[in-house]
Amino acid sequence: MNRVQVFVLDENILQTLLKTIILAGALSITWHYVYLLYFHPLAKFPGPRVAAVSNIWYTYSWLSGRYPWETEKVLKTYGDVVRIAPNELLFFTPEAFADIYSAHFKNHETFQKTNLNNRGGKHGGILFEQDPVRHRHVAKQVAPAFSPKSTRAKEPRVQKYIDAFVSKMRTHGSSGVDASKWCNWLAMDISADMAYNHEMHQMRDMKNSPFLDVLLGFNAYTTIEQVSKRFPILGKLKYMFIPFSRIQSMKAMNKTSREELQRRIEKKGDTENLDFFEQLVPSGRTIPSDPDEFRHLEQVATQLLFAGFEPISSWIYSTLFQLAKHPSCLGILTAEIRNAFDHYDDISSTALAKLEYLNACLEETLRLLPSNNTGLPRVSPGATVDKTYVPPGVTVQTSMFATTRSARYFRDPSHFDPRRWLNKQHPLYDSKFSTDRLSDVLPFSQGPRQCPGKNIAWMQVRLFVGMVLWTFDISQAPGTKLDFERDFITYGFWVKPELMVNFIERQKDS
Ligand code: HEM
Repeated sequence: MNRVQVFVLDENILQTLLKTIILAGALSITWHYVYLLYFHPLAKFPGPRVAAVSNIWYTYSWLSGRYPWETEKVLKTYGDVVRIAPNELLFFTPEAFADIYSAHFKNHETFQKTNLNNRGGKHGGILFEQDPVRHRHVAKQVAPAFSPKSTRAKEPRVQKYIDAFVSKMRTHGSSGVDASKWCNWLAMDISADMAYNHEMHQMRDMKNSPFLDVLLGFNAYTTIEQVSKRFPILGKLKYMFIPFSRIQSMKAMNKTSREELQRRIEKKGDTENLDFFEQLVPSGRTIPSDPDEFRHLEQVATQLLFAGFEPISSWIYSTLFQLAKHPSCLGILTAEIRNAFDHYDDISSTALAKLEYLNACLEETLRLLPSNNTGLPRVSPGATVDKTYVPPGVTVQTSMFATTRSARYFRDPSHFDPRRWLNKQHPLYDSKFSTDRLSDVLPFSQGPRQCPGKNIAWMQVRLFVGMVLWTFDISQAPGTKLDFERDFITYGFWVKPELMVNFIERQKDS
C-alpha cells in the first residue's frame, strides 16, 4: 500500500519537475534570444533578424557557394556595418578594411586571426597561425624566399613551365581546351616546384595529380568544416558529410605529403633550384626529430604549395575568361604584347611590367574576381573600425568583393573595363573613370598578414599572358556561354566552371 502511494507521489513530483525543466528551458532559450536581439553589445547593429540570434544566415550563405554575393546583398540592404552572426560584424568601406588589417603593434597584428578558417588545428603554419608572435617568427623565416632577388631567380623556372603550356597548346589548343583544367595543372606544376622542388607533371600527363584530385574534392568540405566550428555539438557530425572514400584519399594525401617532406628535407641543399623550403630548413640544419616541429613544417610547406597554386590558377583562368568575353580588350592587349617583343625569347617579366594595358587588364580581373572570399575574419581587440567602436572579442570581417563592385567607388562597377586603370597620358584613357578608388582594390590585403607572394604572383601571371598572347590568337570556343553572376560558386576557393578556349597559333606577320 505504502509502496503504491510512494509511486503516485513520485509521478507527481516527476511531472512537476519535468514541467519546471521544460519551462525553465523555454524561458532560458527565450531569454537568450531576447538578450541577443535587444541587450547584446551588437544589438544596435542592423542585419537579418535570423543572423542576430543564430548562425543560420552565415551557414546557409556559405553552403550555397554564394557567400560573396550574399555579403554584397546584405550590405546593400542594411548599410555599411551589418551583423551577420550573433557575435560578428561585416564591414563595407575601404576605411574599415584599413582599420582592421593595418592595425599593428611592432609588426604584430592587433586584430588577430580567428580560428574559423584554421584547418591546421594547433599547427597554424603561416596562413592560419593565430598567435602574432609565432606568426612573425615563421613569416620572417620565409621572407627571403619572397624578396625581389629570389623572385627574379624563379623566373626561368616559371618560363619553363609556361613554355610547356605553349607547346601543349600548339598540339591541342586549336580545337579548344578546357581552361579550368589547364590553369590548375599549370599553376600546380609551378607551385609544387617552387614550394619543394617537386615535379608533378600534370601538364605532361594531362591529368590531375592525386594531390590535386584530393584538393579539388575537398573544396566544399572545407566550407563544412569552417561552418561546423560555429556549432560545437552538431559540428561533431561533420564527418557524416564526407564520403568514406574521400576520407581515405585525404589520409593517403597526408601520407604522401609527409613522405614528400621527408624526401625534401633529406635532400637539404642538394636541389636543382632554390625553393621556399630552403628557407625553412637551410642546408646546415638537422632534420627536426620533434614530431610537433615536423608537423609545423608540414603545415607551412602544404600552405605554401596551396597559396602559390590556387590564387594563380584562378587569376589566369579569370583573365582568360574576361579576355575571351571582351574581344576588343583582347585585341588591344594582344597588339600591345606583340608590338613590344620581336621574338618570343625576348619576353621577360621586367619588360612586361612596363606594358600599361597588360597591367590594366590584370588589375581589372582581380577587381572583379578577387581570389580570397573568406571575408578575412579577425577578432576585435576592442577598437574603432571606420568610426564604429567594436567591443573586444567580436569577430569582424570585410567583403572585398562587395566593395570593388560598388557604384559608390567605381564607375560602371560590374563592367570589365581595363581603361579605368590607365594613366592620363595613355591614348585610351577615359576621364569618366577619374574618380574610381583604384588604390582601395587590395586583393592581396594589407598590413602584417598581407600576401607575401604578391610579386611572385604578378611575375607569373604577366609571363603567362605575355607568352601565350604573343604565340596564340585566343578566343572563346563556339557555344561557350559562361555567365559569372549565374555560373560561378565558391567554397574554400572558386569552383571553376568548364571554359572552352581556342588557342590558334598566330600567323607569322600578325
Ligand atoms: C593572385 C595571386 C594571389 C592573391 C590574390 C593572394 C591573396 C592573398 C591574401 C588576401 C592573403 C591574406 C589571407 C588572410 O589574411 O587570411 C594571402 C596570404 C598569403 N599568401 Fe597570397 N595571394 C596570391 C598569391 C600568392 C602566391 C603566389 C604565394 C606564394 C607562395 C602566396 C603566399 C601567401 C602566404 C604564405 C600567405 C600567408 C601570409 C601570412 O599570413 O603571413 N600568395 N594571399
